[in-house]
Amino acid sequence: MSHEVPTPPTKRSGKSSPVDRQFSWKIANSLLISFKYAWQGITYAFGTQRNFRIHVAIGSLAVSLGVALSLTGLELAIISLTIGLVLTLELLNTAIESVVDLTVEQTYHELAKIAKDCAAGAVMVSSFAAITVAGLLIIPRLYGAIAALFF
Ligand SMILES: Nc1ncnc2c1ncn2[C@@H]1O[C@H](COP(=O)(O)OP(=O)(O)OP(=O)(O)O)[C@@H](O)[C@H]1O
Repeated sequence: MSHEVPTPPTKRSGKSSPVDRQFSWKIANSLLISFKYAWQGITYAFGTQRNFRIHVAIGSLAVSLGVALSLTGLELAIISLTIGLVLTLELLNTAIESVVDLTVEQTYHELAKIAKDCAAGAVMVSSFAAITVAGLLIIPRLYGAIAALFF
């Protein structure tokens, strides 16, 4: 797959960075521009990573269920934190995959395999933790709500 590579800016504009990152193609000079690039990363992951979309959907469902079942603020905060952890690790997994592909391109390398497998493993561990937390907090309330409907 070919990617169109944008032309680098001829001259860096704005304030200089406290650390001269000479190998950086471009440095975001303002908070707003940093947010813009961060958002581009999130939309890239959402558009290209099926697992990221699945986690966003499950996370939204868990929070909605939590609100509907009147979970306490602390319980909702714990669920939100675990979902945030999964999504954060998904983004890091995508970043690591990109750096590995950039480094080794389409060649097999045992270290590339380790990097990608460990990054994917980190997502899996956090997903299991999120399922456990959501299950412990939501399922008893859901069971109680369903039971109250019939008995
Ligand atoms: N260059 C490589 N050298 C060795 N093994 C590789 C290489 N690229 C990918 N792999 C192996 O293939 C697996 C899948 O790699 P890929 O880049 O497709 O990740 P992915 O399927 O997008 O992962 P995820 O589902 O976590 O996003 C990796 O976990 C790794 O075991």
